[in-house]
Amino acid sequence: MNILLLGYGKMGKIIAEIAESRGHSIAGRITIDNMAELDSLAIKTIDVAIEFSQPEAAVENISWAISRGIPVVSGTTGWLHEKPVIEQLTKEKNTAFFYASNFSVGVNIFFKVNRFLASLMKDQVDYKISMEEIHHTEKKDAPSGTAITLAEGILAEQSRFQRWTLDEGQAIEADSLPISAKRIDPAPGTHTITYSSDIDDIEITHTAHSRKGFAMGAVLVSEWIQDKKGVLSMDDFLSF
Ligand SMILES: NC(=O)C1=CN([C@@H]2O[C@H](COP(=O)(O)OP(=O)(O)OC[C@H]3O[C@@H](n4cnc5c(N)ncnc54)[C@H](OP(=O)(O)O)[C@@H]3O)[C@@H](O)[C@H]2O)C=CC1
Ligand SMILES: O=C(O)C1=N[C@H](C(=O)O)C[C@H](O)C1
Repeated sequence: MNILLLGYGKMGKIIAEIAESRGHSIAGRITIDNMAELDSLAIKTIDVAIEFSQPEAAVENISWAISRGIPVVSGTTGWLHEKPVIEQLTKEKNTAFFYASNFSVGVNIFFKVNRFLASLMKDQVDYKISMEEIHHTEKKDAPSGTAITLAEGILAEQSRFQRWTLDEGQAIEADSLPISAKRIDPAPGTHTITYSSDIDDIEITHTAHSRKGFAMGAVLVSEWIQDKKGVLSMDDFLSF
């Protein structure tokens, strides 16, 4: 595959390494400083754009590629309120758009474990539920996209919650799931859900040891998406 990297920071660099080690070529490495290079690319030679940039840049980057018929694999977090626009554009252009808040296989298994635990704990009202995510200090958004996906899994199973709230030390209403976000270097990403009662605690944690799982997932998905059209997710890729 010939891969266009939209965003070439911490993730883009590891993705390039893994992609090249699997025999793929890199059509372009786009950062905020060299966006003009997009104008000189041979669009027809690009098989996929992998987009890991920044919340405020994601929609423009993804729209640029989708409107040229280039399939996009995106992992940028913090922009999802605008996802319907991209989904509509994907249909209009008859191409493919794949989004995941987390591309690691381990986290996607953890998503399932989280939802199963939330369903088991449905009637256990003596347990207080909370979430904590820890990431490196360069992370721009809070809570993490992964934490939001985990929260959505809990909200789907626990009728006591109407929404989640970022815990910044304020009082949080009983119908809101509190999420605390800590920024500590060099944490690539740790997520913990705690059910706590006077009698005992139940805690599940996923700890990423590096960014390799995220980057490998994005490359594998890019290979898989080559013969696909439409809006796709990790559930489609992993056949969960
Ligand atoms: N879904 C997943 O599995 C994962 C998702 N992420 C998410 O991916 C995103 C990127 O993470 P990370 O690589 O760590 O971040 P970095 O800050 O290291 O890199 C971001 C890159 O995007 C570039 N950029 C900024 N604005 C634009 C723009 N307008 N167009 C093109 N490129 C731009 C930056 O350019 P410059 O260098 O010039 O500033 C930089 O190269 C984040 O949203 C993060 O939350 C991260 C890990 C896993
Ligand atoms: O910014 C990061 O680093 C990460 N972002 C994603 C998120 O917001 O969930 C995935 C991973 O946790 C690393």
